[in-house]
Amino acid sequence: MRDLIPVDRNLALELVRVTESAALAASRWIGRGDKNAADGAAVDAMRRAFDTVAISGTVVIGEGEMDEAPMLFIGEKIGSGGPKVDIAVDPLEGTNICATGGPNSIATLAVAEDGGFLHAPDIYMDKIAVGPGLPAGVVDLDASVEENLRELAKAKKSEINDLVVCILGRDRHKDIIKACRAAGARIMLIPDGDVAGVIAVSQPEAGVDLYLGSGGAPEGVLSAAALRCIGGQMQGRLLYEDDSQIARAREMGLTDPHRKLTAEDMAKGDVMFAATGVTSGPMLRGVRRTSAAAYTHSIIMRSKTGTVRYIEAHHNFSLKPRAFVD
Ligand SMILES: O=P(O)(O)OC[C@H]1O[C@](O)(COP(=O)(O)O)[C@@H](O)[C@@H]1O
Repeated sequence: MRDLIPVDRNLALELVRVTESAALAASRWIGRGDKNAADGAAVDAMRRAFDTVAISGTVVIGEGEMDEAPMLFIGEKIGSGGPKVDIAVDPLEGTNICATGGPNSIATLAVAEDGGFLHAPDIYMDKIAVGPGLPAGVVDLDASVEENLRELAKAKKSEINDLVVCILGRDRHKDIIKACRAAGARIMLIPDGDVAGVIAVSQPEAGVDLYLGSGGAPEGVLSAAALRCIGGQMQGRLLYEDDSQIARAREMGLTDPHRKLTAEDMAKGDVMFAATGVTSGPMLRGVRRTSAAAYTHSIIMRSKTGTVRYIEAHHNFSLKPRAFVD
């Protein structure tokens, strides 16, 4: 496999600087009840931070189509020049969580070789994910909830009632919630933020064995990129509300829009994933601010090497003008 780019070590730090910038900007809005302001601040900061990253990036997963998003729209070219890469961004994943001061909102992005990411429209995707070290195909999007829980329990040499299933708390999930409980599994309902929810299956300290349910397709691609790096299995299938969405998916290059997609189908080749905590969760601590400094906690990982790095940064306002960290 060819290198993503020859200066990948520098790129890792540069990517963290980008997610830190978005998280710092969003952090000023934590708990203030204005999710649009929080999101806008994160988008603006992330877009500015990308200006100095030595890549020729194309936004594949972004803030929306060109006519609906002023910045980080699908197809936008970003970076100061360098290797051609695909970019997936979610400057503030969990806008509501941030606005209400809840757990697990993050600023996140992923980078792949040119053509590495699925071009997914901004629609829903059905998702299933488990952590590393399990037989391939142990769970399947097309199997019933009961069957998946039975096979997973067998593979983990545990009982179904030892298993915890993470699900977005939505009415549309009432049947899978009921089926999990009927089978004896325990459920962790999350209010928002299924990128962190999916990644939780690969983090023993999060205590999640299985992720189930539908959420955003762009978030699905970012989650797939993360699992490609940290290990685990994921499947997704795009969910369409009407024929125009199917037509849009075809236009974006999906020859079979109803296909079940693996993590590799969504994030191919050498992939890097970065995130900075905005509010705290099992993976990352949120931004902490004082009048003199801010503290951020980030993760950067790469599929080719499997290296997972956590980076804690202290941003000193007296040496680094607040303008650069706001
Ligand atoms: O709220 P919905 O419509 O169920 O959508 C689910 C999606 O919304 C989120 O919970 C939060 O998305 P935002 O950060 O855009 O608000 C995602 O993590 C998830 O994929």
